[in-house]
Amino acid sequence: MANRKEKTFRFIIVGGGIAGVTCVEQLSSQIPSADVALITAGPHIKTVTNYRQVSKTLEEFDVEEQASSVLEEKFPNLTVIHSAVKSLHTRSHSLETTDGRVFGYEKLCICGGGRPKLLTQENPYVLGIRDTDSAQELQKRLSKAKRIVVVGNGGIALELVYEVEGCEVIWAVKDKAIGNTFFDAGAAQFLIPSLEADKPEKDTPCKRPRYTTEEPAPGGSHTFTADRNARRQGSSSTEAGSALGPDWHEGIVLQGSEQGTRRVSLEYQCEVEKIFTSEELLNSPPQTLGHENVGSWPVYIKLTNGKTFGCDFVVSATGVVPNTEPFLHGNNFALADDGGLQVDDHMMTSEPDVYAAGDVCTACWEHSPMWQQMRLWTQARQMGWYAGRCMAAQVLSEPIELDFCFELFSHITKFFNYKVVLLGKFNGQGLGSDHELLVRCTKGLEYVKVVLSGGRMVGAVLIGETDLEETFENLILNEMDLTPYGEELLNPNIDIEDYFD
Ligand SMILES: Cc1cc2nc3c(=O)[nH]c(=O)nc-3n(C[C@H](O)[C@H](O)[C@H](O)COP(=O)(O)OP(=O)(O)OC[C@H]3O[C@@H](n4cnc5c(N)ncnc54)[C@H](O)[C@@H]3O)c2cc1C
Ligand SMILES: NC(=O)C1=CN([C@@H]2O[C@H](COP(=O)(O)OP(=O)(O)OC[C@H]3O[C@@H](n4cnc5c(N)ncnc54)[C@H](O)[C@@H]3O)[C@@H](O)[C@H]2O)C=CC1
Repeated sequence: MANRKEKTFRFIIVGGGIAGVTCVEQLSSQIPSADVALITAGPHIKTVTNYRQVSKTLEEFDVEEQASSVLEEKFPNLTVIHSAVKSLHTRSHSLETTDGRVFGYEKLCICGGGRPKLLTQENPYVLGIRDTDSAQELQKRLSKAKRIVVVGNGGIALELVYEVEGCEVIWAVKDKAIGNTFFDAGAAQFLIPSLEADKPEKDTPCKRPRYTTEEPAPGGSHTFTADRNARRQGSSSTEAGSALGPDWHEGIVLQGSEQGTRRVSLEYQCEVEKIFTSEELLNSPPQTLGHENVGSWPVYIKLTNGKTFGCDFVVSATGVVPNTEPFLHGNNFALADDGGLQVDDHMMTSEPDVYAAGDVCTACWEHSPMWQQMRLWTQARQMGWYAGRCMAAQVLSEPIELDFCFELFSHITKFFNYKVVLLGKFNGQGLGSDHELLVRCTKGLEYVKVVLSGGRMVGAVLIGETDLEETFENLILNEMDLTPYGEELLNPNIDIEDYFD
């Protein structure tokens, strides 16, 4: 490294997202006298606001983009450096930023987040969504669009297809049902009618102890239309500079070039075979054209079910990859299969004095049987907070144990305007055939699924205002044998809270 160290900090945190900022806050509160630097590529930082502990492990909060000065005012020993880290030299405990400055550290925490794992990097008609800029780009392009194709079946796709208005949406999913990263075919079937017109239905609860679902035929497709004006009261407004948060789509107008109705066509069990420009399509064999008019769209997408769709652009909602590149060269980090920096139960990477938290890392300690990593706000906050505590504990020579939040996976979110709570092994992850499901479903109102293994509750999916999250969380944590209760567990006529008091 040619440049001299400008300054050595006791702690450097890289990344001004939820993980990095929470880590800074934790460290600065625990050791107020320590010199802390936050190095972040973006002009703003993300902070947690309106934090609410819903139950032992469930938490809800908003995410706001703020000026970094807010954090510096709160913590006088904090220096925020707005620059990107270009390289890291773990042996000399130093890093270099893109503006040529070099900083030393005693302890470092990498919270560089992730970036969209795009179908292709080169095509200007393929968009990913990550931050405020990419969300605004989507809004701009959408305002002129008549048809878009959304590829992917996780959080972003679920939110997008529900929110987009005035533009035809072709939604291509590789699976047999929608939302595969969050729930199964039963829950998907419960949610699907929300893509159609809103018809309030008040069915009596129907218990379905064994669960059956209708699956679409391979390569099958469905079209759903809905009049969003009937569903929504008032319309969303654009707030300049609003942050991407759990309700990121509420701050932007996801309106296509046409007015009124929403139309989503689902293409099941297919992947992307090829993405063409109109010129490339002109030169390709005629059978790939299908029913599309050559030249009428800027981009064409051929799916593995043989269908080709022209569209204004493609949204690649196909997951994230950890942002590790600037940190790897010349160092010896152990990487996980998903590309994340491996961290142990003290959030330490394989390099001395280097910690990591949030989307950039992969939790490689032996997990509690009820916990798994998912790249979410909640886990970014929990990991950042715990990494800060671990760094402080090491400096202060204090013992520290893995935090309780890693005992049970829990997530609260909203899909298709329903509250969704996921607990533990909500999809029977890793349980093979060694589990049983109990399901209660009231169309349009609630969907409750419980995963039982050896008579004990190990996971749950709660959609709608079920009010069951705390009781189920307790049942999972207590590992109570529920065999005597059998299917009564989900009997809607029993107040389950009283039952277990
Ligand atoms: C559209 C969208 C909606 C989402 N909705 C939800 C939701 O509803 N609920 C939920 O739980 N999760 C949601 N998530 C997931 C959630 O956003 C992430 O899990 C979380 O933001 C990860 O936080 P992080 O701090 O690890 O990373 P990030 O928020 O990505 O922050 C990384 C930071 O590192 C900085 N950085 C990167 N590289 C460098 C470098 N070389 N040098 C310096 N700085 C660098 C970046 O500028 C940024 O400030 C959503 C994600 C997206 C994209
Ligand atoms: N409400 C919430 O909790 C939300 C959470 N998020 C989080 O934000 C991050 C990014 O979201 P997503 O991009 O939706 O990621 P994701 O991980 O949730 O889903 C990715 C989806 O893309 C599919 N996929 C991957 N490669 C593909 C390919 N080549 N072709 C077709 N499909 C492919 C996967 O099967 C999966 O369905 C995730 O960590 C997600 O958990 C995002 C939005 C909402």
